Amino acid sequence: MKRLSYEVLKEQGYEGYLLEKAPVKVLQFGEGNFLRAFVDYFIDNLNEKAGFDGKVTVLQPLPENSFTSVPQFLNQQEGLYTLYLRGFENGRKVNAKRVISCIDRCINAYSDYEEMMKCADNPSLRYITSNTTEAGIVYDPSCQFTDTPPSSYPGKLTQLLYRRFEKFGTKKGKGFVILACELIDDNGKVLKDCVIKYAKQWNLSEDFIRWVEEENLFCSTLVDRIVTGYPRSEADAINQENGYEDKVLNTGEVFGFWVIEGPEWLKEELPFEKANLPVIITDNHKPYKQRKVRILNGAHTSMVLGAYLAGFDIVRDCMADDVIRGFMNKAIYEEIIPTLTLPKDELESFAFSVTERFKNPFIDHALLSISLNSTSKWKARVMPTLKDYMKNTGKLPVCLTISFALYIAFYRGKEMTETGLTAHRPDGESYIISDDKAVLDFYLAHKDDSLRQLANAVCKNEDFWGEDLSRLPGFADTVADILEKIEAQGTYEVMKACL
Ligand SMILES: NC(=O)c1ccc[n+]([C@@H]2O[C@H](COP(=O)([O-])OP(=O)(O)OC[C@H]3O[C@@H](n4cnc5c(N)ncnc54)[C@H](O)[C@@H]3O)[C@@H](O)[C@H]2O)c1
Ligand SMILES: O=P(O)(O)OC[C@@H](O)[C@@H](O)[C@H](O)[C@H](O)CO
Repeated sequence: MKRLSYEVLKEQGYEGYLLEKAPVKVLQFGEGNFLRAFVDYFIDNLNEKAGFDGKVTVLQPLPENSFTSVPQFLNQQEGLYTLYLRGFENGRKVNAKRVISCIDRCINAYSDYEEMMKCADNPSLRYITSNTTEAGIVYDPSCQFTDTPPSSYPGKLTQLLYRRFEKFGTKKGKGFVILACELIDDNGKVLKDCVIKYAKQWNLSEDFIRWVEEENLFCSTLVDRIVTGYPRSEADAINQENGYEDKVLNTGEVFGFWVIEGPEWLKEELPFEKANLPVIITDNHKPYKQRKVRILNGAHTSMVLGAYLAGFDIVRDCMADDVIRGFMNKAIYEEIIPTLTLPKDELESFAFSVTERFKNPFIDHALLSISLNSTSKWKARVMPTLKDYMKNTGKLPVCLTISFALYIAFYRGKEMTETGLTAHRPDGESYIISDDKAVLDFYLAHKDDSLRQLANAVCKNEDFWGEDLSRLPGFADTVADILEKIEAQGTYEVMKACL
C-alpha cells in the first residue's frame, strides 16, 4: 500500500483542504500526539479558514530514538497525517477525519542541531509552541551556552532566542510569540523565568535580556482535549479504507478548548475567532486552568487508580458503573466545585460536560495510561483542592482523602523490573507503575511496611508533596484506616461505602 503523500492524495482526487507550500511561521517543541491533535489542528484550520498561510517546523526536543519514530514517519509522509476527532457534538455522533497539512518537516534537536538553530534566521518565523510534558520546563544549571544542544527545553529556547537577537535584534517586530502548552501552573511565565536565568548564567548581555523582555511575548495557556493517539487496533482497517498507509494516524475527542493569556493585539495576529475555532485570547487564563485541572484532571486522578484495582480498564466503562461514576461525581460536585472561584452554574455545566466526554463511545482512554506519574498528578491536580476544602470547612474531604489511599494502594509494588515497578491487581494480574525513579525507589524501599507505617511515610515525604501531609489534622491516620479497609474489602467497596 502506498504511503500517505501529497501525490497519493492528488491521485485519489482528495477533496479536503491541503496546503502544500507556505512560509514556516511556527516552530513547535514536541512531536507528540497531543500537539498534533490540538495545536497543529488549530493551525491547519487557521490556514484554511483565516488565511494564516503558515507552516510548522516540528522539533523533537529529546535525543533521537529516546522516544518515538514519529519524526521519521512524519518526514516520510511529507509532514502529512490523518487525524480523527470523535465524539458527540450538539447531540450528534461525529467522526471527523482531516488530513493535517500544516507541518513542513520534523527535525531533531540533537542530530539536526544546526538546522534547529537556523530556524531562528527565518524572518517569517513568529510563533513558538511547546508541549514538553510537565518535566520539560525546568531550569537545569548544568546546561551551558556551548552545549549543542543544552538538555533542557528552556536552555534550547534561550540559544534560539540569542541567535534571533544576533540576527534581528535591531529590528522591531522580529521577536517571537511563545505559546506554552504544558500542564503546569503559569507555563509561559515559568518558561520566561528560566530563559532569563540562562541569559544571566551565560552572561548574554543586558541588551539581550531587554530584547527578550520587550520584543517577545511569553503566553501562559490552558489546553483541553482528550487525545488518545495512534489507534493501534483500528489502524489496518483505517488504512485500507483510506487507500494509503499512515504511520502517524492520530485520534482524539471532538471537544477542544485553548485559552491563551495575551494582549488584545494578539487577536489580530492569530485570527482564531475569524476561523470560528474554540480558542480564546484573554487577560487571565487562570480561572479556566483551575476549573479544568481541578475538575477534569482531578476527577481522572482521584478515580482511575481505585477503578483500575477494582478491575476496570478504560474510562468509559467506569462511567457506566454507578459506584465508580458516583464516587467521581461526589468528589467533583461536593468536594472540588465548592473550592473553586468561577460561578457555580458555569462550574457545574463544565463538570456535566466532563462526565459526557468521559462517556465518549469512540474513546478507549486507558486507566493505566492516565496512571502515569500519578504522584506529581495528585500533587498538582488533587492536593490543592483537598487543602482548600480543609481550609473552608475544617474537615477532611471524604472522597479526596480516599483518593490518596487509592493512590498508595495502586503504588504498592513489590518488584523492580526493567520497565518499572511491578504490582498486582487483586485477581493476580500484574501491572507496571510508571513514575519518576525516585518515586518507584521509595515504594520499593517501603514494600514491607505495615499499612500504617506506609501511610505515614508517604504523607511525610516532602519531596513528593512539597510539604509534610501528616501535619494535616487527622489525614495520615484516616488514610491508614482506609488502606486497611481496602486491604480487607477492595477498592470498589471502599468507593461504594462513601456514597
Ligand atoms: N493526551 C492528552 O489527552 C493530553 C491532553 C492535554 C494535555 N496533555 C499533555 O501533553 C503532554 C504530552 O502528551 P502526549 O499525549 O502528546 O504524549 P506523547 O507521548 O505522544 O508525547 C510526548 C511529547 O513530550 C516530549 N517530551 C517528553 N519528555 C520530555 C522532556 N523531558 N523534555 C522535553 N520534551 C519531552 C516528547 O518529545 C513528545 O513530543 C503530557 O504531559 C500531557 O499532560 C495530553
Ligand atoms: O495526559 P496526562 O497523562 O497528563 O493526564 C491524563 C489525562 O488526565 C489528560 O490527558 C486529560 O485527558 C487531558 O488533560 C484533557 O485535556
